[in-house]
Amino acid sequence: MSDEAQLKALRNRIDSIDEKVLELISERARCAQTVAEVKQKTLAEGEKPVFYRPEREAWVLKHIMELNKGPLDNEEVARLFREIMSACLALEEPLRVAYLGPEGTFTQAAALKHFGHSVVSVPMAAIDEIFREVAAGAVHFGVVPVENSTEGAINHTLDSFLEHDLAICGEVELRIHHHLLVGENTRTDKISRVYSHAQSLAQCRKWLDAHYPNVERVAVASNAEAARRVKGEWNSAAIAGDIAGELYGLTRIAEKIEDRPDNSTRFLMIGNQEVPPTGDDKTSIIVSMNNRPGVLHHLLQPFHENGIDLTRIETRPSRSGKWTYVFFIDFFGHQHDPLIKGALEKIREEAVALKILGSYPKAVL
Ligand SMILES: C=C(O[C@@H]1C=C(C(=O)O)C=C[C@H]1O)C(=O)O
Repeated sequence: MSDEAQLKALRNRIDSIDEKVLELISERARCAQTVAEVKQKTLAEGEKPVFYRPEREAWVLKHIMELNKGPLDNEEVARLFREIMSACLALEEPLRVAYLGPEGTFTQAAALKHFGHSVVSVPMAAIDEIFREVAAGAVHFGVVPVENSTEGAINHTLDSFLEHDLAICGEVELRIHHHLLVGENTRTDKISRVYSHAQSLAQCRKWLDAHYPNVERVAVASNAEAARRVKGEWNSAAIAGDIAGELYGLTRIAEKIEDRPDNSTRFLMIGNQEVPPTGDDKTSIIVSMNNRPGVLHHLLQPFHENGIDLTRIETRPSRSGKWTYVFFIDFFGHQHDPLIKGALEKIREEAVALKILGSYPKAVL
């Protein structure tokens, strides 16, 4: 067979596979529609249906990854199924998700990575507004950054958890790559100012010291805002990621300028929904303790005794009294696991206050 003929035959085969894939995706979508009808039917008086099931979605993705035999790698396959589920869920109920805007931020990228592209993503100007929007019921979920591997905690997010009673229902991690971006009118030899979010400026501090030591660093509300400003100025550059750069038509003059190559940010999904256990979960709590000797030891003892793995502990001054502290603690396990329940009861006895922010599936993607 000639190469030409072989290509033609392969393309015919791909066409017929695509037809089958389409048929199966449509069948799957019809199943999701029926699931929605069943969910509606089984409701008690005044009860609202819960369409989005994070524990089920985590299971579906993990199941697919276990079955996958290649040649596509697990992450690629999971990403495709992530989008199929997102589209199926949108047939049941289109989700509205608030994120830290404007369009093009890493938080928007995190929202789409977690929920897929079939959600309606709604930009907010500040982290606190995301919490308020979710609490008011104007959106189903919110996405907020919580910690960066280079710069540590995002304090605005931690403080907002103190003020609002929302439940964490998921987490997602994103590798953060920053670039130095300029507009078409920028005189690259005359750059006297660099715009970016304070976190990003900090994540690229050493690179800036080495390459642009005398350039003024201006912190703005977001990386996307930095990219937007640069467009109209001839002597400034922005530090931002791919999406913001593309959105504002900027060019990269230096790539991946973050000081640490593993720079990543963890984001949390916040809502009003408690998530049942999946067997591979994390729990986040806030504990406030009086500042007496050995306080941290008392706090951590029940975790140690029960062999619970802590993944993070963060301290913030409490808003309610001078020298009282609140601890943000994340650990593996679900609040309904007997072991975790026991440990939380012990902590409750020792603490001034204990607030469980939620148990949620460990990030799959
Ligand atoms: C179909 C369901 O509803 C939603 C859609 C899912 C899917 O497409 O697989 C999974 C969980 C839910 O978010 C379900 O609850 O099973």
